[in-house]
Amino acid sequence: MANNSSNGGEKTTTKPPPQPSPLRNSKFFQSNMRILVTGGAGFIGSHLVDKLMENKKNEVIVVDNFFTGSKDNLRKWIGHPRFELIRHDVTEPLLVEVDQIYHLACPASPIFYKYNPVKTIKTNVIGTLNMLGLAKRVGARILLTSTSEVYGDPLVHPQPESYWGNVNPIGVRSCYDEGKRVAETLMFDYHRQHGIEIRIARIFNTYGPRMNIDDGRVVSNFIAQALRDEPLTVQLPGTQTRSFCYVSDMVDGLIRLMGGEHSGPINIGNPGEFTMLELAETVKEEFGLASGKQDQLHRWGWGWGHLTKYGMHKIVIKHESRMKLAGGILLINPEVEIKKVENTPDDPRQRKPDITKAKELLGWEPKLKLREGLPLMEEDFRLRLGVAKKK
Ligand SMILES: NC(=O)c1ccc[n+]([C@@H]2O[C@H](COP(=O)([O-])OP(=O)(O)OC[C@H]3O[C@@H](n4cnc5c(N)ncnc54)[C@H](O)[C@@H]3O)[C@@H](O)[C@H]2O)c1
Ligand SMILES: O=C(O)[C@H]1O[C@H](OP(=O)(O)OP(=O)(O)OC[C@H]2O[C@@H](n3ccc(=O)[nH]c3=O)[C@H](O)[C@@H]2O)[C@H](O)[C@@H](O)[C@@H]1O
Repeated sequence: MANNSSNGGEKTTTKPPPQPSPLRNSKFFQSNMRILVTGGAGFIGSHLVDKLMENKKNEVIVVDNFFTGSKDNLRKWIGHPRFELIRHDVTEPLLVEVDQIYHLACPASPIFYKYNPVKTIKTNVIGTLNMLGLAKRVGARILLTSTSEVYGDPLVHPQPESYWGNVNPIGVRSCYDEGKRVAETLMFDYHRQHGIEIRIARIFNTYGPRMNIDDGRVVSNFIAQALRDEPLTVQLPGTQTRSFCYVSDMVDGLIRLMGGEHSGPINIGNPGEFTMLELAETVKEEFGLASGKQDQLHRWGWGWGHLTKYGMHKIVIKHESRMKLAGGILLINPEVEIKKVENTPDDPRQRKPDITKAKELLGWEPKLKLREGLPLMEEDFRLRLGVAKKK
């Protein structure tokens, strides 16, 4: 059992963990690991479920209130004998028999967590308290998906786990970042006071298929905008940075943390750091031309023009990278624009994980770079947006 906090290396005295559920000793026990995933119908949760279900010894129970998640994310498992889906709000007590709890339930996109801030705090505080109570009753190990937002608008860069953060306790993001900070406190108090086996992951911005379209997070926003030929909305000043981790890397990190010997908190994220303007340029390069809407130009004198019913209409060509000559016709893909828009209060100016601990204690580091991960979202987004890829 893990016996110290990796946050600053302070030793904590712990009691032995509670006895596992008596079901474990039942002669009918099938040596399956019963795993609860709260928030399992959401973006990261559903990918975690996919991975856990690959192991035939796992039984997976998802509880979700479907605030930001959907059954659709889990459709391939509904009806599977090793899978159960329960509509449940974690702010209410839950009675199930499980060996491990991945506690993810909480809206993650700022638009959603600010929608009903009191509910967000309740989810983080009462929800985590309920899941810790469950862990205590059945002797389960519990992993909390905390966040890099516990570092607030960080004054230390990159952020190691020992950094205590720079968080506004009364701002519009506080329901989420202070909520997660209290959730971490509760985890450690249950660990010290009741000997519960805890794991805390501090997740940094994660992206991948199944992110809600229009949920406001930057990667999903930019991809949806590029595919719809809408301007990419870079919130001011555009020089703020984030570090983006592909979801399969994240799931791998979470499973290693749960299976390992270290309580954490441990940063799990990709240290590749980008300004929002750089991200917009990258999305433009990867998706801007893929939208398929093309302009056809015909040679006209020394230049090119549109053939309209009133004759030729000369146009000035600006973006050579967007042109392709085919059968004497010049095909031009429209430039996806970048539009600067107002930001929201307390937006962190920089964020990049120090993942030394994840590397040393979990043997984990991300495999996919941003340019490798972004194209893996295309099919899913096209399908849900109904935007076909042009040949
Ligand atoms: N995606 C990221 O970049 C990121 C970064 C840091 C931390 N996290 C954390 O990871 C977890 C999952 O994030 P995500 O991106 O998959 O978000 P998500 O919004 O897609 O998933 C959250 C899930 O929790 C469910 N939920 C919300 N409140 C609930 C409640 N009271 N009771 C039961 N279910 C509830 C939602 O319906 C949804 O299915 C969250 O705890 C989030 O704080 C995510
Ligand atoms: O990784 C984390 O710890 C946190 O990261 C995100 O929070 P945030 O970084 O604010 O995520 P986004 O909403 O995707 O914003 C990232 C940046 O993009 C900018 N942005 C967002 C949307 C947009 O259309 N344009 C744009 O420039 C924002 O101003 C911000 O600077 C998640 O939404 C949180 O749940 C998570 O806990």
